[in-house]
Amino acid sequence: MSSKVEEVSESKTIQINNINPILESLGYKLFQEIGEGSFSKVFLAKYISKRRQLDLACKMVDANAGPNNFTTKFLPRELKILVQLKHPHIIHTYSIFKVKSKWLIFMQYAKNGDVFEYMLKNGALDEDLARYWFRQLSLALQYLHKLGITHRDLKCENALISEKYNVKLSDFSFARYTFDNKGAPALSNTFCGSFPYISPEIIRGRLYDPKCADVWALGVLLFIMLNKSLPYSESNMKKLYEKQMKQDWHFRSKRAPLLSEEVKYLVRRMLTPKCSIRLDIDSVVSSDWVMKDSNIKMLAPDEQKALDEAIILRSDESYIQSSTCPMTARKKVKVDGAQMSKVQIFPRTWTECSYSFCLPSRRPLGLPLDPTRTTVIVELPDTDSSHEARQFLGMAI
Ligand SMILES: Nc1ncnc2c1ncn2[C@@H]1O[C@H](COP(=O)(O)OP(=O)(O)OP(=O)(O)O)[C@@H](O)[C@H]1O
Repeated sequence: MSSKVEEVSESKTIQINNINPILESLGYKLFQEIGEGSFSKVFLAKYISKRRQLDLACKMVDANAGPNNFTTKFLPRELKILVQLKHPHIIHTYSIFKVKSKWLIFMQYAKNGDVFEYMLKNGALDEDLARYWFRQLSLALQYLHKLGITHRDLKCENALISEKYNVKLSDFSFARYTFDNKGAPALSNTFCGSFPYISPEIIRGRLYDPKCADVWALGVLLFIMLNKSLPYSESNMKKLYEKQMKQDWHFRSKRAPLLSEEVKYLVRRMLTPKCSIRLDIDSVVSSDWVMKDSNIKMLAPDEQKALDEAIILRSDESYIQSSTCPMTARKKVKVDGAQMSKVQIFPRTWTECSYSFCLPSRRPLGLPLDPTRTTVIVELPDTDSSHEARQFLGMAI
């Protein structure tokens, strides 16, 4: 993945040349494509203001491109969850815009690819690096579970590597809440995830606890980091299930003598077929192997803050309500007497939502959209004229 900023080539400009003028009036600009998902394209992007310049990644999702349940279920959930997340080991979402049918998700740019690519170049990880990255992913997952959110697609490709070689969890396209509209636990029945990481309870096809399935996937991820191979290479679902149930897997013979007993034990306990005796994420985080490095025994202040915030938020009634309110809800807000109904904004709770727009107005254009602030979702006017966009935002903010 190249980190050099290039103007987009002729062929790539087709879909972004209509959007760039609108974005530029807000300080954002799209550059070359750096990745592609099932229904998305990811571009290198920049945010430029008088105060700062940031390299970003922009995931462009066409709401009309996917199947019906993608547009009505998975995408709205992903957007709602993205704006709620704030954790040092999760790719941060700065701003989300909607232009016509396209959603533009501006997020932190991971300069050094993902863990899968890293292993292709560098081989299996030594235990110290594996522990360092695994701990970061585990803390990210612990934070999600405390918020009542499950990721459901943990894999090496979704563990992105930042400029400073820290790992950040990304891709929340399968994520969902683990509670219902009364805050009570809710199980899953969707068959989702990536094949090698799928747990036996998902294969079984009944209701399953998605948090428990996340721990399984994280166990597979740890196995892969240590071995550069899969615990199960079966492509037949029935055989895979049988092997999973018998715990029929082995560390690679070349790697096994190099690995500590603590890490072998941890992998075994995460790949335990029975959910009720599989470790939960709290036990993973405090496992002997993770705790072995005295430098990272304690949570750093930003890790602790995120965890504390998640616990407080999960107990907040308005958080539960905002997570279940429909995505199409529009909040009408008045700024200096001007009614704005075109703005959709989904920060952590509705309370914050009204707060951020009830700040004294006549703030410089773009301030509520500044990526250093709470993520906002703004639906831009259906136009490709930057003048009209500016006029709209000038009126709105
Ligand atoms: N924040 C980011 N920084 C750098 N590269 C990224 C970032 N987010 C995504 N990418 C790149 O873009 C690719 C596509 O990402 P995206 O999350 O859209 O889909 P995916 O996970 O590959 O697929 P799917 O849509 O099937 O889940 C990734 O594989 C990655 O290489």
